[in-house]
Amino acid sequence: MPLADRRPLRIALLGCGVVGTEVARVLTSDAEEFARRIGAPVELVGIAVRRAGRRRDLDVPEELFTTDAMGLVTRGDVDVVIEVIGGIEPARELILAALEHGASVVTANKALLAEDGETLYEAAAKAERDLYYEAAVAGAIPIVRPLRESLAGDRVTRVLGIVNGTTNFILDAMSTTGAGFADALDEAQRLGYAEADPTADVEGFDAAAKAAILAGLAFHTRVTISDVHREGITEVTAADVRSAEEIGSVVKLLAICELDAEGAVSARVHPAMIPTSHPLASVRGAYNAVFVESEGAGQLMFYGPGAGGAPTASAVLGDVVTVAQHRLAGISGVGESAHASLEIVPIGRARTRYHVAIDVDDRPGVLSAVAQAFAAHDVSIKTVRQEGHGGDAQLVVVTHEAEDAALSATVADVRELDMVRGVSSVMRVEGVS
Ligand SMILES: NC(=O)c1ccc[n+]([C@@H]2O[C@H](COP(=O)([O-])OP(=O)(O)OC[C@H]3O[C@@H](n4cnc5c(N)ncnc54)[C@H](O)[C@@H]3O)[C@@H](O)[C@H]2O)c1
Ligand SMILES: N[C@@H](CCO)C(=O)O
Ligand code: NA
Repeated sequence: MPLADRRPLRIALLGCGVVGTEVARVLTSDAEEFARRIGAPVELVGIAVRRAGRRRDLDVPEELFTTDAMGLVTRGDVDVVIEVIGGIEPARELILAALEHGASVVTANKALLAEDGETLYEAAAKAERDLYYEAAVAGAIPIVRPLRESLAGDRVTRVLGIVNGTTNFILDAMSTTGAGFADALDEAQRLGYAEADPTADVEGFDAAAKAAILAGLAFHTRVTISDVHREGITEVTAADVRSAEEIGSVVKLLAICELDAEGAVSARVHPAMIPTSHPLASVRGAYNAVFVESEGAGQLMFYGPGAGGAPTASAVLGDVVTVAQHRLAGISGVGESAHASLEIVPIGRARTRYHVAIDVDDRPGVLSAVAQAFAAHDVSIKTVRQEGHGGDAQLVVVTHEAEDAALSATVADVRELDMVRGVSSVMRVEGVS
């Protein structure tokens, strides 16, 4: 049967912001190419928006826009719903209604997946429909599908990445141009990288949601955002950036998902110093990169644009093609894989290295008092150096690998020492072998 005579696949788009606008633009301008890739014509049947009548930089018929998102997903003849509204509600109830009414779902919504992926997966399985979300982690970079499908026959042991474009853009600007935090954030917002509420980016919630998704996929275990230790970049100071430079490192916001020695899952997001020789150190601007280590494959690295309208739309549309092909074939693709149900450990049990800057009195005995506090908690010191003199004296300690709880206890004791005026910076050091 000629393509044009086949029943069109009907697509509904929820949300027409930074990502939705690009999705609608490409779907409509490249409709013939999509028809060939999918094997049937595609028809955009509606675009749900919050406010009607707004001028949009988009060449689609005005009658496609509706403020009735629920009406659109429940009309009964929609094959694929693309959710790019973001946030928990109404996105969750719209996705659930879409699945119940027979549509497959493509979403970019990491916040929702990390909060309540379980409910979405269960609804998709019950409806025998697809739930695809490549855009939810690291924008355009294919990382969800490699973990869900390509590496399904391997054992992943560690995922380490820069998964938030906004914070990488800000930290990069702070360290290369000396830009201030607020100006760099304004620019990231203007470029369409930031979340609707940029607190989600700078406080690490967005990266933590992505870490939860990555850990769940990597370790076949349900991981939610509440399982992920989270620290953002708002406390990173120009002094931290300079200290990192002094040890040949840069500051990056990292997401780290790993199996510990007992085979339990640890997932954390925090700023960390990494050596400039490490490949993640050269990830600039809003780019993302994800390292995956697995037993069979060894080390894999995924790199590319992690945010922005067109890159994110690329990931969304890749999923649209796949789920549309599944609809035509009458099948559904991969669902949740959480059978391993591994233990998830708190941050106290994570092991890494630390950079600790301590403001001290420039007096004999201070070095040994500080060293004793570290030794008392079994935290071994790799290097220590003194910066400044007199009232400006600072001891900068870099440790060997230690348990997070032991380091916290050490820092608490160091703060109590007579000759210590304060601990001005504690930052983990990653990517050192
Ligand atoms: N911007 C990026 O770089 C990027 C990258 C990856 C993933 N994402 C994710 O994609 C999703 C969308 O992000 P965005 O940057 O396009 O956000 P955005 O704020 O630009 O767009 C969201 C749109 O949804 C609309 N909306 C809100 N409530 C609605 C409702 N009830 N019905 C219809 N429309 C409604 C808003 O008016 C807005 O236009 C989010 O889940 C986000 O986390 C964004
Ligand atoms: N706000 C997110 C968008 C991509 O998920 C970021 O900056 O990475
Ligand atoms: Na992706």
